[in-house]
Amino acid sequence: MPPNDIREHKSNSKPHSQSTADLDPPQTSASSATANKIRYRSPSASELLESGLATSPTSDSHQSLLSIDGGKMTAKRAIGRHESLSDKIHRHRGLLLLISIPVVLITLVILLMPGASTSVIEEYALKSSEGGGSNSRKYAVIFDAGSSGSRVHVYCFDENLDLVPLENELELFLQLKPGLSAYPNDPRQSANSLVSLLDKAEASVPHELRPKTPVRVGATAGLRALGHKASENILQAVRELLKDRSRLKTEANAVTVLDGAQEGSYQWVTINYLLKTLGKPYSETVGVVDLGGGSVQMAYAISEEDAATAPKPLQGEDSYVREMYLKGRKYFLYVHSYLHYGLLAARAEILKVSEGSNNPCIVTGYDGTYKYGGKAFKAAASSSGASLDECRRVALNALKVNDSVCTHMKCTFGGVWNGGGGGGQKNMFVASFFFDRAAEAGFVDPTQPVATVRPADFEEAATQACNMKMGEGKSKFPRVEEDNLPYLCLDLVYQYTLLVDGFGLKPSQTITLVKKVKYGERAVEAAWPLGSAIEAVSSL
Ligand SMILES: O=c1[nH]cnc2c1ncn2[C@@H]1O[C@H](COP(=O)(O)OP(=O)(O)O)[C@@H](O)[C@H]1O
Ligand SMILES: [Ca+2]
Repeated sequence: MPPNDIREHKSNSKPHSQSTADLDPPQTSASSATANKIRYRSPSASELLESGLATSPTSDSHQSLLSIDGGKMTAKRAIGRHESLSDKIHRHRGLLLLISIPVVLITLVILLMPGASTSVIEEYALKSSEGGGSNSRKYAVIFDAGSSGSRVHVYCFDENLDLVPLENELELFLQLKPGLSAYPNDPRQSANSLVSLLDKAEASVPHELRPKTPVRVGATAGLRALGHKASENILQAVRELLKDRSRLKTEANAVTVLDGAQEGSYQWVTINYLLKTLGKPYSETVGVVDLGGGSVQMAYAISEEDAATAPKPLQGEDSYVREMYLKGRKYFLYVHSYLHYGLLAARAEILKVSEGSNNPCIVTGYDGTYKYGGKAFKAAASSSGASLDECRRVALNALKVNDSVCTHMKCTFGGVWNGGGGGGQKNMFVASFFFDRAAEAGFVDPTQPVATVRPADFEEAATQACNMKMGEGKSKFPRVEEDNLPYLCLDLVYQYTLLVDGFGLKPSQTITLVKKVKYGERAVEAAWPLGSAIEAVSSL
């Protein structure tokens, strides 16, 4: 856990009775500047305003404009007459003043005109913040080292911790494939795969702010599954890369494997921050599901009473409830991450059930091999073809839905507590592969940031996908990527099964599939790095 994970407290030691003794008390009358913001242990806005860094940029720029103008005029007149420079200036001081005033006025108008000189105004805002003005800008650079790819997000916040645009967007977002875990035996090459992202991210942060701008690298399921030694070697190489190549600020523990619960809680903060539901009662916040390649997370706020009855986590697992203060309110966040149940990992789990023989989830006519995590799995259709019902049975088996470990509580799957439901789970924002596969299957518009669907829509699309033959794939599902085609029945059945049998949603419940969330006029990626960035800048 990052050291400045300040408003979040795992309850590992006392999972049954969530002690609040070690928590900061809710701040009821903190300085008015921070009263309505996300709260931090070290209020920071004033600290960012370091004194003496810059003089007023307004007076600077006007001075320099005047002196350039004056210099030119003086030089021209000196050619024609034999009097001293100061005499001439003195004699024509009226004329000089007359010329200077419109020049200054025109310059001011240009500077203040909206649109035409946005970059100048942005620059001004940045400089004045350094001088101690009210426009404190804080940047954060967050790498999402996901199992299937690496991404970088650069965010810029104002002093209220609202996102402000960098250029035209509210974040710089870049991604590439494959992820760090694709180089298990070559840490240097693995780290170097981030170079292009790092260079572009750093270039988007103003020069003078780079040493103050935190950079974090959070690795998720790919490195989690790689094992401690191999992943630590890769992370060490990334730390060295940052040290050698970047001027950004690396806090201790800036480069880590995120634990799944941390990833899930950042995702919850991201979505609720963008929806502006932070600070509202827990039942008005939304819950999140994030289906990655390697792991899947669910997080939603629960009541204090439910938090108090949270069961002990399974051995080796994180506690189920995290306590967080956000915008003056204390939340009890139920969060759990399931390693090996991200979409790409789940394919392997489902193929393992059929152990080297045909599998009813594979699209009719396909006979191949599925590679995941350095292993190969037979992926061959039954001679009778794919079958929705049989695939459902295999998926339920892979998910261990009726696991006997679940005795004294309501479970999702694999013996994991379901959190008890409640108002915080009423509205679910479901991200990553849920959105992507729904778009490929054709029941969601990929150009829109969100879509309202029901779990039943996944089942309906699965019925089509499980009934088709490989040869029909392109015409029936024109948006499906070729590599995904043999697995379309499997993916959609798994997604339906995960939502309904795993997470206990009703097939008819409306859920929001989310790629981006609108924030003012613009939209921001619905991904955990924003939650991490908010935490990072909160402790500045
Ligand atoms: O920032 C993002 N923007 C859009 N999609 C994302 C982002 N992060 C992850 N995804 C989606 O999640 C999928 C796989 O997740 P990832 O590679 O992060 O696996 P993991 O979370 O299990 O490590 C990607 O293919 C992509 O669809
Ligand atoms: Ca992810």
